[in-house]
Amino acid sequence: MRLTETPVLTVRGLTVRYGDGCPACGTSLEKNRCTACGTVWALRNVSLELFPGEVLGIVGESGSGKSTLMKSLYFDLTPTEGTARLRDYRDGGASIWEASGAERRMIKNLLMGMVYQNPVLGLRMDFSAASNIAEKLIAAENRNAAKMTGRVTELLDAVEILTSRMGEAPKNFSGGMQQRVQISKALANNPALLLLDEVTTGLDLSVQAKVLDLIRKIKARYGVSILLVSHDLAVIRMLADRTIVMLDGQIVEIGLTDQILEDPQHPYTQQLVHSLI
Ligand SMILES: Nc1ncnc2c1ncn2[C@@H]1O[C@H](COP(=O)(O)OP(=O)(O)OP(=O)(O)O)[C@@H](O)[C@H]1O
Repeated sequence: MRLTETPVLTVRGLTVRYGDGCPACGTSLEKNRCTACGTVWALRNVSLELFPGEVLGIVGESGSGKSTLMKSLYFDLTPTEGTARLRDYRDGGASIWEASGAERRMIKNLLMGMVYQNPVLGLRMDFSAASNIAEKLIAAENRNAAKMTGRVTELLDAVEILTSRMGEAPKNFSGGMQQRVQISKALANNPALLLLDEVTTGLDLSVQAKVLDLIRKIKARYGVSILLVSHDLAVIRMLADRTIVMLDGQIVEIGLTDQILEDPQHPYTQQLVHSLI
């Protein structure tokens, strides 16, 4: 992790609101919902930086806004306010949310990769594992079949899937294998940023441990920066250099993961940490 370098990702003032809002919203929120007008503030004024080679964990209970953050970054929803700058998009000079449709496709194909909790969202289940990865390579203008086969083989090897199975469809794979294919697809074009949204949730504990171990190896091998969302502090503890704690759409604590675990400041973080012991 290199905290002195230019961040790979800088988010400022990200707000996602469902509803029109009202003058009372500032004082009448019950959790993230305004009792006066019913508007839900899924994210409120969220700012963060992700540095080169860093794993930044985002932890919080259900409804705290974690998925909304990931969806906003991957253009799955349009934020109400805020900016997100990627170091590699227009040299950090413009927010990705101002990008055109073609630029957004380029950003998703070349600059970031996404791994969803539900592999159905990230994979074509009926296509072969190899085709899933090749689709990403083709989207990045690769045309040379031999080179693409080489890259597919390298990626499947990196996620420890036997290349003898690359012709099989992910629907025939176990949950852990599907996540591995998703990870290899997300890495296809060497993005600087990987978004991991609850990637081990729902997997058996032993499979979870293997996927987490794989993510650690991937980070070491490719030097990719990772934004890792999980409701499970144990997962965050295993992987994240720094951690952001979210509650009701807001950041309530941010710091080095070790520090947060040893000396949590916010009552909610204290509760989370104590539940780990
Ligand atoms: N379309 C919508 N309309 C209204 N409220 C919404 C909508 N989508 C999400 N929300 C609300 O936004 C808040 C944040 O949801 P989000 O899915 O980001 O939380 P989360 O932390 O990812 O939770 P989980 O771990 O359960 O997925 C929640 O209160 C949710 O009910």
